[in-house]
Amino acid sequence: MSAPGSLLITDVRPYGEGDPVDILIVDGVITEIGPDLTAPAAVERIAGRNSVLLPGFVDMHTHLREPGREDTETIASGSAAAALGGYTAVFAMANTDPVADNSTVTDNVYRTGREVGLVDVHPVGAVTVGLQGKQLAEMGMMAAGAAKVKMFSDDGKCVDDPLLMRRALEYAKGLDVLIAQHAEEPRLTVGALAHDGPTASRLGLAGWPRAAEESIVVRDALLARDAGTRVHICHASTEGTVELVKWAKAQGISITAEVTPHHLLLTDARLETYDPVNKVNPPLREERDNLALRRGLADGTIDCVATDHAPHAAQEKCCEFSVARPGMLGLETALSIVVETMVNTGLLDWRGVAKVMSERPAQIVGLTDQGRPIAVGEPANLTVVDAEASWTVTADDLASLSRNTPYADMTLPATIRATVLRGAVTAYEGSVRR
Ligand SMILES: NC(=O)N[C@@H](CC(=O)O)C(=O)O
Ligand SMILES: [Zn+2]
Repeated sequence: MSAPGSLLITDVRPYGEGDPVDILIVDGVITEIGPDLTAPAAVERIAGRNSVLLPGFVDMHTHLREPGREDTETIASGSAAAALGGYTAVFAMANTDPVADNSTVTDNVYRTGREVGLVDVHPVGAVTVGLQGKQLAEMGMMAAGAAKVKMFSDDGKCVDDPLLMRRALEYAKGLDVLIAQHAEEPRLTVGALAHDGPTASRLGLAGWPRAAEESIVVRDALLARDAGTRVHICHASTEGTVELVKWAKAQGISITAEVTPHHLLLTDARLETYDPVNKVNPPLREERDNLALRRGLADGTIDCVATDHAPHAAQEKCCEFSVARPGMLGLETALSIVVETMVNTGLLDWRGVAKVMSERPAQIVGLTDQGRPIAVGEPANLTVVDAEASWTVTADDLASLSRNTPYADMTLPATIRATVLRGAVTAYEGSVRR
C-alpha cells in the first residue's frame, strides 16, 4: 500500500453527476475538487477515465475466519478481497474460533487489520459467551478495548431467548452500541435446507419458512421499542420482513436492516442442480422476495447492502447438499450485483448506491470517518467505479482464499478501477497495492 501522502485522481464524476473533475488529496484529506487541477510531478496519479467516484463502501457483515479457519480466509486475504470490491471498511463477524466474545480476540482482529492496512477492519463482538445463547458476553470490555467494538452479533446463530435478547438490548443501550440480529427462530428451522416453497418440496429438501425470520424481526422490533434502543436486522430475505420493518419504522421504532446482494438477485430456482454453492442462511427465496427487497432498498425501508461474505473450504462445499456449510462469497462481486439489480433496473442512481453501500452503513454503526460526502475537507475514503465496463467472474482469480462464489462464469456489469483509503491507493485495476 502506498503511504498516505498526496494523490491526484483525474477525470472522475462524483456520484456519476456533472462534468468530469480532478480530486486532489493531501495527507488523506480531499483538498481540491475541480477541472484540470495541477499537482507537482512527484504526486501519485490515478487516471479515472470518466469513471464514477463514490465514497468507499462499508460492509456491516463480513466473515473473515481469522482466528481459527485461516485455510478459508485470513484478515489479509479478506482485506484484499474487500479493497478489490471497493470497500474501505468492513465489520468482521464474531463466529470465529475462538469466538470473538472477549476483548483479547476483538483487539487482536483489530490490530491485525491495521497491520494489513488495506481496509479498516472493525471486529464485531459476540452478544453471548461462545455464541451459546446462554450468558451475555462482556460487551463493555470489548467496547472499551483498543478495537472500540461498536456492533455485537451472534450471527450464524440467532439470540433466540427473548429474555436474553431483551437484556442484551438494555446492556447495549447503556454502552451506545448496536445489536445486529441473525433473525432465525431455530425451532422453525430444525433440519431446514432450503426456502420453504414449491422448489424445496419438489427437491425433497426440508423447508426454512419465511415465518422463522419474520417472527424474530417483529419480536425484536417490539423488544427494541420497549428498551428504547436500536436493533439491526442482518440479511433480510423475505417480502414479509420488508413489510414488518416498514411497519416498525412507521411506529417510530429504531430498527434498521440490511440485504445481501444474493438475496436481491438469486432465487431458490438455483437449487435444482443441488450445487451446494447455492446453500446459504437465510436461504435463497422466490422472485417476489427479491423484488420486495429491491423496492424496500430503493425506498429506504431496507437501509443498506451488506455482503455476508462467508468463505468456506472446497471440501465443505463440494459434498452433499445436506452436509455442506451454508454461505457464499460476496465482497468482490457486491457492487456488480447492486448495479445489475438496482441501477440497471432504474431503482437507484449513483447517489442511491453511495447511500446504501457507504453512507447508511457508516451511520448505522457510528463510523464518523467513513461514508462521508465527497467534498473538500473530508477524509479521502473513495471508490472509483467504471460503470461502462463488464467482467466475467473467474473463481480462481478472486483474492479470497475460498472459491464459493455463486457467480462463477457469469458476466457482470461495472468494475472497481481503484479504491482509496485515507488517500492511499489500496486497489488499482484489479490488483491490491501493499
Ligand atoms: N450466511 C451463511 O450462510 N453463513 C454464515 C453465517 C451467517 O451469516 O449466518 C457463515 O458464517 O458461514
Ligand atoms: Zn447470519
